[in-house]
Amino acid sequence: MSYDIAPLDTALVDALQAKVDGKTKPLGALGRLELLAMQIGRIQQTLTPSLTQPHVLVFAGDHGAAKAGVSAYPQDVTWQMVENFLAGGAAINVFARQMRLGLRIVDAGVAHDFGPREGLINGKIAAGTANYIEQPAMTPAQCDKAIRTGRKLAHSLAERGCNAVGFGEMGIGNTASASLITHGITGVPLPQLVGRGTGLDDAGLDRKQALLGTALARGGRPSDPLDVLAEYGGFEIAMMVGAMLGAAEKRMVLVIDGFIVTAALLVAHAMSPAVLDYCVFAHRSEEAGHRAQLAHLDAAPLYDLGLRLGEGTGAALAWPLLQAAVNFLNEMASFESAGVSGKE
Ligand SMILES: Cc1cc2ncn([C@H]3O[C@H](COP(=O)(O)O)[C@@H](O)[C@H]3O)c2cc1C
Ligand SMILES: O=C(O)c1cccnc1
Repeated sequence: MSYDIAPLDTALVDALQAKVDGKTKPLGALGRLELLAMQIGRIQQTLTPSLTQPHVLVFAGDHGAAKAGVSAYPQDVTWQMVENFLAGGAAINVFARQMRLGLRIVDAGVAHDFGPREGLINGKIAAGTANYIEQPAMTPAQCDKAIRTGRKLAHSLAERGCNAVGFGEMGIGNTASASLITHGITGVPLPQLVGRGTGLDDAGLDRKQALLGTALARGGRPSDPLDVLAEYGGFEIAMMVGAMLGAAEKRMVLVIDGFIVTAALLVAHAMSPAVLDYCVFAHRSEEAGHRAQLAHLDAAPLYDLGLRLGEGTGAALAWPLLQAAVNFLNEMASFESAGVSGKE
């Protein structure tokens, strides 16, 4: 399958730069916000960008490897947290309410029968992946279906007027999956990419390292990004890959959260490099390995609050900065309009 993602062209760069430089401030004084305003202007191909119907998508899925002991928490926490999202009680609910962001929860493959539920998008591929320590996590057909479902979801959000989307995830054991994927895509030695996730102690971290070493010895490092994804992925990660590609096709602004979301982006980027032009990196996660991912993508996150939660919380917290970037570009007076003297 091919993706119709246009790399950002340079048509408006000079005009956007002139508009930014004409605002009543010393040249460059709004720092990263200036780059953000220019990026959003280029994505939307306008000097007057706007952010409409912003959403956070939270993709949930279970991992066969969770039962082997790669997380500090039991697998049931995945479906229990989905219930918490639906009831409005999780961190992402709080932040999405605060920032007035739409929130959609997607069951990409949780090992639980939720039945038809208000507010839950049913994209279930299967009741959790297979255990990649013993066999590939998913079949190529499942991987393909997850990507297609994600892509469609992003397209339908765009059709409803949303032009900015934050990515989040929930899946016990998914930092382990993200480590294997990150190794598969970047080639950075696996031990450097394995972290404490939800808070493993030293013994737990040693166990996780050993289990993932066994998985890698079995599955190896496939050269095709889709094979890496099918070998080690979660359904929530595969569905995010599709949603990212679909969102970039629709020229949406993609707000990237932490370690697991960035693992999905590594795959999307390997498939279609232009997706990166549409991404804003919200924060640097505490999870070991996020730095290596950001370095591979040559990405500079907006902030570092020591977050290691996921759910799209980091993406939601970046929202006021995106809005500020657009607002200053649209609303600030220029030296000319305000009658302020320029630089001598
Ligand atoms: C109560 C709870 C809420 C969460 N919300 C996100 N995560 C985060 O932790 C998980 C990844 O860490 P690991 O790979 O160590 O399992 C993911 O579900 C991620 O979204 C949570 C984890 C827990 C326990
Ligand atoms: O960086 C993240 O997104 C993260 C880190 C630890 C646990 N869950 C998510």
